[in-house]
Amino acid sequence: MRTHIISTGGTIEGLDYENLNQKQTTTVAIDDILSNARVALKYTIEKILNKDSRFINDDDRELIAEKIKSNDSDKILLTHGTITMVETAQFLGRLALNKTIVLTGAFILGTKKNTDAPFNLGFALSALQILEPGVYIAMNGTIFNWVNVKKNNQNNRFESI
Ligand SMILES: NC(=O)C[C@H](N)C(=O)O
Repeated sequence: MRTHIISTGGTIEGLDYENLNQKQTTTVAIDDILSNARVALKYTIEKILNKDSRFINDDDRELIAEKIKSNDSDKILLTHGTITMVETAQFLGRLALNKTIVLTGAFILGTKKNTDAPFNLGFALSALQILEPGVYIAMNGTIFNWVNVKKNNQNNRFESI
């Protein structure tokens, strides 16, 4: 089954914000990160938003849900900023869409050499191939279920609760 990737912005795409103001405009496409990493998996990709996740609101989450529902793939990778990733996972989890949906992002700008973006994308894509339907966050080399995940803003880690 083909994987469908939906991208929404965030640090993974190189959006650099400080105090809610954008610092620069150099970004990177998820597609380019994946082709640099020699990913051979069959996927389609659509970029639907270009936002730091602090600006993602429930209208955006409705849009994300619509895009997931209307796509014929049952395997969805959603790239998203980390700050409100848990909120979006919870929003999607409550909709019980009966697809496997994995959210990932990055802590270090996707435009930087030392970014965690390729690792997180590869990890999330692999997880997506084997997980049961549901909503998950794949970050810090760990898979979290939407029902019991929180983000620890002190150390930039996702944790189970
Ligand atoms: N690491 C991140 O993705 C933080 C980011 N600024 C966001 O969109 O939430």
